[in-house]
Amino acid sequence: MALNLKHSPFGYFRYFYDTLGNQLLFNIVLSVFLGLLDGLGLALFIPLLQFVNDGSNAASTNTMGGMSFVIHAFGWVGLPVNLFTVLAFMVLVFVVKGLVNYWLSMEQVDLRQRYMIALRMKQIVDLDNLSYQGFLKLDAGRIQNAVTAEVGKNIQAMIQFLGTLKSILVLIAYIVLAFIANWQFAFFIIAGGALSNFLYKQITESVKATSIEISKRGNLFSGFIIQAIQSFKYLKATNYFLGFSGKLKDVIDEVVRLNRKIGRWQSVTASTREPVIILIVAVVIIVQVNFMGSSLGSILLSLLLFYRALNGLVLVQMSWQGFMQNLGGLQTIADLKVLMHEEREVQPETSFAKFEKSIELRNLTFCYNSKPALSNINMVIPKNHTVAFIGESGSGKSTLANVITTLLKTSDGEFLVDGKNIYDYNLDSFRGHIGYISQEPVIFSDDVYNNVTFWAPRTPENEERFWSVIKKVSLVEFVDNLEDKENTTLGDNGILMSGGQKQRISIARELFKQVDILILDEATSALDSQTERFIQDSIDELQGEYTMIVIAHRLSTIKNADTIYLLDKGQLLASGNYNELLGISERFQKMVSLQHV
Ligand SMILES: Nc1ncnc2c1ncn2[C@@H]1O[C@H](COP(=O)(O)OP(=O)(O)OP(=O)(O)O)[C@@H](O)[C@H]1O
Repeated sequence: MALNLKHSPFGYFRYFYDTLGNQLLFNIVLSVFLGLLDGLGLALFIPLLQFVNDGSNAASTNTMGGMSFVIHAFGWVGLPVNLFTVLAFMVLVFVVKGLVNYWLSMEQVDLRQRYMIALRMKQIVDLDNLSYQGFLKLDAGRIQNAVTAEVGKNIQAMIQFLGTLKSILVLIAYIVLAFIANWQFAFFIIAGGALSNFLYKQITESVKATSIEISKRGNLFSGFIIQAIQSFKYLKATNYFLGFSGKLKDVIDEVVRLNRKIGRWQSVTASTREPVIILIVAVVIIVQVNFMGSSLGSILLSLLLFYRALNGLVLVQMSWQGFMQNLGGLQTIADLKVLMHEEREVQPETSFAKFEKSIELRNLTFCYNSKPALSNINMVIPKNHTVAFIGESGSGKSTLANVITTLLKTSDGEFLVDGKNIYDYNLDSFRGHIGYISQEPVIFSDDVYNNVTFWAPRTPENEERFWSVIKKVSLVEFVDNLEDKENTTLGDNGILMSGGQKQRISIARELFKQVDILILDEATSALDSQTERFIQDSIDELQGEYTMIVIAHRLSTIKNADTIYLLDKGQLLASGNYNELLGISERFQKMVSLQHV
C-alpha cells in the first residue's frame, strides 16, 4: 500500500491500486466495454426512428453522422437492414450489456471484500508491529477510531471512488461516440459541461475540507469516550461524569453542524444540476440548427449519447462528492499508517531459542524524550533467581522492567542475555519466554479455560496442564464451584471475580505459557493484605523454578528475594539480599522502619 496519500485523482487511484492491483484495472476494462455497448445500442435508435417515420423497411445512413458504420456493419456480414434485424441486434447488444453489467457488479462486490480484508489485515499487522515506545506516543482514541469507524468510511470512499471511475469511463465512451455522431454538437456540450463543473468545484472543495474536519472530531470523540469508559467508576463516584458528557456533547454538536453543512451543499448540487444541464443543451441545439445548418438526425443521436453522458456526469459528480465526504476516513487511516510505519519495530530474523544462564545489564541508560529515566545500570540476574526492584515512586522500577521485557529499547549501554546482545534476536521470540503480571489483571471476555490457556486447543495434554496451573495458583475450588466449571465466561459479560481471583487467573496464564522469566510489576499491591499474602505464598512457591523480577512497594513482598536492587532517580543506589541491604543502606533501613516490616 502506498504509504502517503497524495491528494490528486491519480494519488487516490495509486492508493487503491496498491491494495487491489490488476483486479482494479480489469474493472476499468469492463467499465469501458459497458459504455461502448450502451453507446452502440443507442446508435440503433436512429434507424429505428427512421423506420417509424418513413414507414419504410430500408434505412438510410446519412442521419447517423460518423456512427453510420453500425448500419454498414449489417451489410458487411450479409444481413439486410430492416426493422427485424435492427431490433434483434439491439436486443442482443443490451443482453450482452446486461451480462457485462452483472459481471462488473460481481467484480465490484469482490473488490470491496478484498479491500476490506486487506485494510483490516494491514491494521492488525501494523498494530502487531507497532513498538511499545511508538504506542506511548500515539493517542489511544485515535487508534480506536481508525480501526473502527474510519474503516467504514474508508471502504465507502473506495466504493465511491470505483463508482466515480466507472462513471467517468462510461462517460468517456459516450462522449467519444457522441463526437463520432456530430463533433460540433459534442464540442459545445463539453465546453458547457466544463463551465458548470467550474461552478461546482468550490462546493466539492468545501465538502472535502468539512469531511476531514468531521474525522478529526471523530478522533477526539473516541478519545473522550474511551477515557470516560476507562474511568467510569471514578467519574461516576465523583459526579465528574457530567463535565465529561458536556465535552462529548460539544463534539457531537460540532459533528452535527459539519454534517448539516455537507448535507446543504449536497442538496444544492443535487437540485441545480439538471436544470443547468438542460439549459446548456437547449442553447447548443438552437445555435447549431439555426446558425450552423447541422442535420437534426446526427444532433439527435449525439444528444441521445450526450443525454446518457450527462447523466453519467451527474453520477460522476455525485459519487465524487460521496468520495470526498468519506475522504476524511481515508486520510485518518493513511496518516495513522504513516505514524505506525515510523514507529514500527524492526526486528532481526534470528529467533531466541532458550534462556540458559543470565540476564546482564551493562552501563544501561534509558531516556524518555532525551530525559534519562535510567542511568548507568549494571546488574546480573542469574537464571532462576528472584530479584526485586524497589525505590520511590518515579525512581525507574517499571521502566527497568519494561527494558528487560524489551518493550523499551536502551538508549545506551548493553543488554545481554546468556552473554549475547538481545537486540540481535527477534524480540518477539524473546518475549515468548516472558510472563508479565501487572497491577491490573488482564482478563479476556471468554471462559476460564481460554483465559488461562490463551485459546489453546482442548487436547488431553493441554487440559491436564490447565488443571495443573490452576492448582498451582490455588484456584481449583473456585473453578469447581462455577456453574460451568472451566467453561464459565469471565470478563466483561461473564461472572464477577474478586481482584485476587483475577490476579490468580493472570498468573495461571503466564504459568501455562511455560515461560522462563516472570515479571511481577506491583502484582499484589492492589489487593488487601490477606489476599496479598495468599498470592504471595503462590509466588513464593515458584521461587527457584522461574527467573523472577518483582517490583513492589511493600517490602514484605520481597523479603525472600535473592537480590534486591534499590533505585533512586533512575540510578542503582544499593543491592544485596534483605539482610545485606539492611546493613549497607540507610535509605533501605528507613524504608523498612517506615513500613514496620
Ligand atoms: N511514557 C513516559 N514518557 C515520559 N516519561 C515517562 C514515561 N513513563 C515514565 N516516565 C518517567 O520516567 C521516570 C521513571 O518512571 P517509572 O514509571 O519507571 O517509575 P516507577 O519507579 O516504576 O514509579 P511507580 O512506583 O510510581 O510506578 C519518572 O520520572 C516518570 O515520570
